[in-house]
Amino acid sequence: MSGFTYQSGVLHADAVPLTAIADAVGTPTYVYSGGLIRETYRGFANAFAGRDALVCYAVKANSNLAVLGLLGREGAGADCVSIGEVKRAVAAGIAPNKIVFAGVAKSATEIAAALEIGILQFNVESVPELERISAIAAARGQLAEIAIRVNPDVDAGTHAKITTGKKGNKFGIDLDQAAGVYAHAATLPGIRAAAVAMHIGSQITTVEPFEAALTRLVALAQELIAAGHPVSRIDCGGGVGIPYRGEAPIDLPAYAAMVKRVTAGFAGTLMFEPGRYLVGNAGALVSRVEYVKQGSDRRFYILDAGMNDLIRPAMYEAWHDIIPVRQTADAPAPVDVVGPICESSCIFAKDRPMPPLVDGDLIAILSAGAYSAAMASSYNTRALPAEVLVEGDRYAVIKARRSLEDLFADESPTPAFAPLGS
Ligand SMILES: Cc1ncc(COP(=O)(O)O)c(C=O)c1O
Ligand SMILES: N[C@@H](CCCC[NH3+])C(=O)O
Repeated sequence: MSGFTYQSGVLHADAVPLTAIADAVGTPTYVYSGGLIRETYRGFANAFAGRDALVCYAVKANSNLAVLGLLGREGAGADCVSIGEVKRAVAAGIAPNKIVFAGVAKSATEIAAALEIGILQFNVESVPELERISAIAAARGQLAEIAIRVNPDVDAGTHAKITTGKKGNKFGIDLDQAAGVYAHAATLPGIRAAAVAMHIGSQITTVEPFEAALTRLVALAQELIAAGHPVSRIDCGGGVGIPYRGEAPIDLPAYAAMVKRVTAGFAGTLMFEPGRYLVGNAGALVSRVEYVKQGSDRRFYILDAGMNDLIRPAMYEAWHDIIPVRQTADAPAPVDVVGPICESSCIFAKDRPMPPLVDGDLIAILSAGAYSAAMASSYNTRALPAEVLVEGDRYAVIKARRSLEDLFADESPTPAFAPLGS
């Protein structure tokens, strides 16, 4: 069985009890179900069977090399937003010709390095970026394949902090300017406009916004092809949402059917950039209750995990289910589940019905496979959380907990100042 389930009263990832991982690795620790990641990837990829499709996993969601390696061996490419992510994808064994490089601020150094690596495509977000890629590619005697990331002006109906496809967002090039930018691209050396791209936001739970945006993108692609541009790929972006709170997940077959229908008149390659969908439900943050504190009007479960380990609740008021590792039938009562960081926003849940727990008990914060470890920091000089990948009844530590001294090993109380120009 893959994913997180109670077996004999103890929460397991696949066939490994989380108690065993906590004892061996300590807490807080992220645990990922290899079985569920694989199953979810196969479900997504198979939904487009019969079409030429390339699934480029959005590395930002969870960039651990072991996760990238697993997905790469399943056939995934990578959607990257920095040269660091491109290098991670390559280090994990993902072929450069399956790597897409997006992001609004690609530096000249990053562009040159990506050309050197030989990635598939740059997703271009502005005219000056297009011209910079052209100049660098031409100087290197290379042809850079590009997509213009189009902003289709569609409301994705998601959290304001994670919507990207509405006019006024910093992302992409407005749809009404896109044809002109492709015409400009055709005049530039070192550029081949091989694709069109979009990405309208994250955690989208209905098919409609995707359909509205993709319809506009496909119309643009057809207009460009008619005008003689060599467009042979449509990048549909990522953004497919997951359940966090027992909600009905997005209907993947309906999403895939919509994509196939809207792109029926297009014979080229379809590309996708799912991040959260592939890994989100396959991770949990395992933490220990340090203290149970009874205030005058509320009870606190104070965890050893903080907002530095998992920032989504503090940043987006995101809901994550929190459950005890040892199953209990005791009646739940409302508590605040909080972490150690000296910020009032270091809180995972407020007035959440939770079973009675005592100091030392283990809990699991669910749906923490995406944008969780990847967004962790060492704020308050705390070690980054460890990460563990489970495969069946085995597990591997895929990121070790470092010593606290490592956090400041490259700092000094007495810095060596250098004179200007040295
Ligand atoms: C360009 C691009 N592609 C793909 C993604 C992945 O999004 P998600 O994890 O929601 O699938 C993002 C993040 O929102 C993105 O900015
Ligand atoms: N970090 C966000 C998603 C942003 C997606 C990246 N463009 C989250 O945790 O939900």
